[in-house]
Amino acid sequence: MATRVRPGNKRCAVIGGSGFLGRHLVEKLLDKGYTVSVFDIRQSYELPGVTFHLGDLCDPQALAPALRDVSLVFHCASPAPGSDNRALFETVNIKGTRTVIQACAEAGVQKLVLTSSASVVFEGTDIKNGGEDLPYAKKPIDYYTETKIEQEKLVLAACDKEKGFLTVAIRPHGIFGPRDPQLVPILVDTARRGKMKFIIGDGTNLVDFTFVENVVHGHILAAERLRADSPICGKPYHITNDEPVRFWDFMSDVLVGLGYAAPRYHLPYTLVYGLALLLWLLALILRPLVSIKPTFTPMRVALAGTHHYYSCERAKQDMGYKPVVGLKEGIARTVQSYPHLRQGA
Ligand SMILES: NC(=O)C1=CN([C@@H]2O[C@H](COP(=O)(O)OP(=O)(O)OC[C@H]3O[C@@H](n4cnc5c(N)ncnc54)[C@H](OP(=O)(O)O)[C@@H]3O)[C@@H](O)[C@H]2O)C=CC1
Ligand SMILES: CC(C)CCC[C@@H](C)[C@H]1CC[C@H]2C3=C(CC[C@]12C)[C@@]1(C)CCC(=O)C[C@@H]1CC3
Repeated sequence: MATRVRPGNKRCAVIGGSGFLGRHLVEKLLDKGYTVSVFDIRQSYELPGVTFHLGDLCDPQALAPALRDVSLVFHCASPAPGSDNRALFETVNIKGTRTVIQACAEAGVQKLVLTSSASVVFEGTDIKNGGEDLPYAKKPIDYYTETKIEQEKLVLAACDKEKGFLTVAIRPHGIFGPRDPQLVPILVDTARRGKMKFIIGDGTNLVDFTFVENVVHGHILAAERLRADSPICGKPYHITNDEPVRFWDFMSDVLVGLGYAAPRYHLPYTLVYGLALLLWLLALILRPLVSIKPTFTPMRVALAGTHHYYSCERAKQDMGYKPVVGLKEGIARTVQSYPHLRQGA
């Protein structure tokens, strides 16, 4: 076990710092005077004040140099949620997170902030203003969610005030913003292929979409409030925009902002879900022969057709959280940041 790094030093590490959320987090940490060590499987940018360490987080030897002299670690690496590679999710999110915890202990790290997901309590049915006391999903909707649950449990259980190792989990939902590689690009791709004409269900279901800077704000607040006498030790926190919105209004605002038509025709939820399930099964059976990548997976249909929004009351109370960018402004800034995805570009 290494000696503890001086508490409060402004050196931190961001595991997954090359990704969408990770890079926004790194930029804000630099603004706030931190020096940052990024650990990621790839390097996607260069910035003064940032040192990159490339490697797989499942490899303790590769991780160790990135955690040297660091008192605070953010862990926001994960395989892309859209993948259906169960073995990869298990290796990276479960086994890899054990490795991260062990490597933190060996490096004398004092605080670990995990990016979890509000989806850890989602089973594909309505959640309205769900609090952190909801049980973990017994039937998670996919391997991503299944392994995010185990990952969160591991990190929260590792919180040990006696040993001076404090942990907290941030549960964002539907992160969007400039450079997001999935939500807007998938939406635009679907629109360009003429498949964004339909609304699944009656279109009134409310969902949380969270602007990336609010997610970053929640992470940094949690890190700075994480002390042995704080109520946040070993707990999960929902971080949202605190403005649930109709799923289909959000999609329409983004699409219309980029010059595409908003979806108009309604399809019954159960019909679309059933078809998505059939297609998923077919893709599974035919996988040895041909690779089929359906746009409307059961997971996406469940996310698009149910209410699922979460209370961030606990984050407000325990860490003084308040969103820093409203939904309307977040959408405007996001739309503006994708000139290459505009209709006709
Ligand atoms: N986006 C969203 O709406 C939400 C995301 N989250 C969570 O937020 C976190 C960040 O998500 P987001 O920024 O969107 O994801 P990204 O895919 O943009 O970022 C994740 C980064 O981790 C890297 N990575 C993956 N596997 C490994 C590995 N084995 N070792 C080292 N690095 C690795 C990725 O590399 P590569 O790209 O090459 O795989 C990528 O650079 C994740 O934990 C995700 O579960 C939670 C709720 C909602
Ligand atoms: C084709 C359309 C019906 C849907 C297009 C948009 C979707 C790609 C996104 C809408 C909600 C998003 C979402 C996530 C990924 C992108 C969406 C499905 C997550 C699964 C990302 C990881 C999480 O932890 C939870 C997110 C929930 C919302």
